[in-house]
Amino acid sequence: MKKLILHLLVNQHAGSGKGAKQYKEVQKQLIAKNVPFKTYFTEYAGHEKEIVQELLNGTLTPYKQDEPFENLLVVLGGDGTLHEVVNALKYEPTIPIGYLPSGSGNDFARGVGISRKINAALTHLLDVNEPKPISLMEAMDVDSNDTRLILNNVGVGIDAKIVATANHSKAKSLLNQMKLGSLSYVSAALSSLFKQPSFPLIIETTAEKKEFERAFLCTTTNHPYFGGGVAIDPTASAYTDDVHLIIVEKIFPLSLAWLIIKLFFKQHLTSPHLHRFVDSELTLTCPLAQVGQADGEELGERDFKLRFKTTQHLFWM
Ligand SMILES: Nc1ncnc2c1ncn2[C@@H]1O[C@H](COP(=O)(O)OP(=O)(O)OP(=O)(O)O)[C@@H](O)[C@H]1O
Repeated sequence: MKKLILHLLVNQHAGSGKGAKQYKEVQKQLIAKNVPFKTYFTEYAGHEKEIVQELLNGTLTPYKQDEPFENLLVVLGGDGTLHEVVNALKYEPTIPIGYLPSGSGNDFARGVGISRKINAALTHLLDVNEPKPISLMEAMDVDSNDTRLILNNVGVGIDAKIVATANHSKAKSLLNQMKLGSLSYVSAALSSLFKQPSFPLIIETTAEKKEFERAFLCTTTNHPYFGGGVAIDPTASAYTDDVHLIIVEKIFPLSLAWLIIKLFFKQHLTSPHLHRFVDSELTLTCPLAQVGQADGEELGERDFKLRFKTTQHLFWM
């Protein structure tokens, strides 16, 4: 059994303060269990990258099975904090990451099967003896060649509008405090749903090219969940190399309401208004300005040409 030395990167603000509370519990458990650890609190958005870069100066090293000690980076925060860390380690896929989910949506934890109960997640993390490869999506902006790793999904259209509405909603923080964080996305969805216009889209897979005149939702994912637990593609898996793309066309409000009901019962994939592409590589082009989101971070309103594939990173799970 490897001896772990934990390097906890903690966003105390994640989940509107849930991060701070859960860190206290983790600290208590680690002291009780005699596990050595060091804590690095993020002080501002983007601080994750600086912390990781400092730890790359000798502390964090690629995984080696025979080493008796593991200096393990453990992220305690929401999907946004983990997104920053994963991207800071983009060129170090064999440096394992441990994760203790403390956000409001926690879609990545749901998607890969990490417990959202802090004590269960910590107990499991301490029991693991070797890391597992997880497939993450890699999104490339074709015009600039910029790439970033994606934990959850990239969306253009309604889901990006919902993210923007939820991020700017005063209710999000209140709902988080009431442990009803997922509801902030539901209330944002209800207020955005009928405002979103249709837009044109071109999808290219390795086998075909398809054009849509009236797209409404366009989400790329490689695990089932978005928006705090909604299984947008129940067949997607972070344990395969496939990228899944779901497109829903703009339809009448009653048909949309029926599709949403089906979505909650995971029966939506058979809808004639929904199109699904699964491939190892996919390109989406949205020639007219639309709102976009990547892992809940707003990409602004612009045209998009994005190419997706997957790449693996080791996780301590
Ligand atoms: N000390 C800090 N102050 C402000 N923002 C921070 C701080 N530390 C990290 N951040 C940023 O806050 C953003 C949101 O964090 P995170 O996603 O972890 O929490 P959340 O939004 O509550 O959770 P979820 O994404 O599950 O809803 C991230 O972009 C992260 O970089």
